[in-house]
Amino acid sequence: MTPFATRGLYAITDGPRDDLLDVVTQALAGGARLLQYRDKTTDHARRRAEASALQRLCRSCGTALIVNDDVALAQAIHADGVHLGREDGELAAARAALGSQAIIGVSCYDSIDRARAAVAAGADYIAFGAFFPSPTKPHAPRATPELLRQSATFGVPRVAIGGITPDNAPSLVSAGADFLAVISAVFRAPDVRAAAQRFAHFYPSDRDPR
Ligand SMILES: Cc1ncc(COP(=O)(O)OP(=O)(O)O)c(N)n1
Ligand SMILES: Cc1ncsc1CCOP(=O)(O)O
Ligand SMILES: [Mg+2]
Repeated sequence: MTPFATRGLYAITDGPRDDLLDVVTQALAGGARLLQYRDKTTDHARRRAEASALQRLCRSCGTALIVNDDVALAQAIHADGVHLGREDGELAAARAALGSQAIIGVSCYDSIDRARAAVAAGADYIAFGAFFPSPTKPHAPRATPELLRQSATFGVPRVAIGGITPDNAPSLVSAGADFLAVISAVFRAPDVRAAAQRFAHFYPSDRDPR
């Protein structure tokens, strides 16, 4: 298991692309502290091969790899953890499959009650959002920074997601976001490494781009 960083850029991949390993390498070089493999396709063979390759890459950089949605894939490739939304199964089942050391993150959308319940059930981080209009998920429920403040004492890292850019990130960092989870503004940027660095700069004590 790769140790779980507690703050910084949480880069999330943006689906099938031929240069996946290359752009993830750039994001890690720019200072991403957590990586999520997010691919909503049903091409199981490609997903497994890509997730395995990313796990090797992340391990070599000391960055934990989280698999979105798919506990079985996370288990098969020995990922560091899984991210679960409301459609993705129970946390207890994921914990039983992946073990006590696995990083299990839970989507809480705009709900402080869901966040409280997730922590009580053993979530390792909670995620709120979307905070801004998201090019990736335009119909995602909208959240406010108040949720980050209200969850300050919950005892697990708080992740902000949804339409986050270097320009709008400061309001989330000052409200207490431990991680900025970003898809488009990192992986659709012309220079992925430079884009990741811009987000890493919001966490200066944790800045040592690889
Ligand atoms: C860090 C993080 N936060 C939220 C999500 C969204 O999860 P979910 O609601 O299950 O939606 P999909 O990503 O599966 O479309 C996430 N993936 N990561
Ligand atoms: C998966 C997800 N859940 C809420 S918004 C979102 C997508 C985030 O992507 P982007 O950074 O491109 O807005
Ligand atoms: Mg999901």
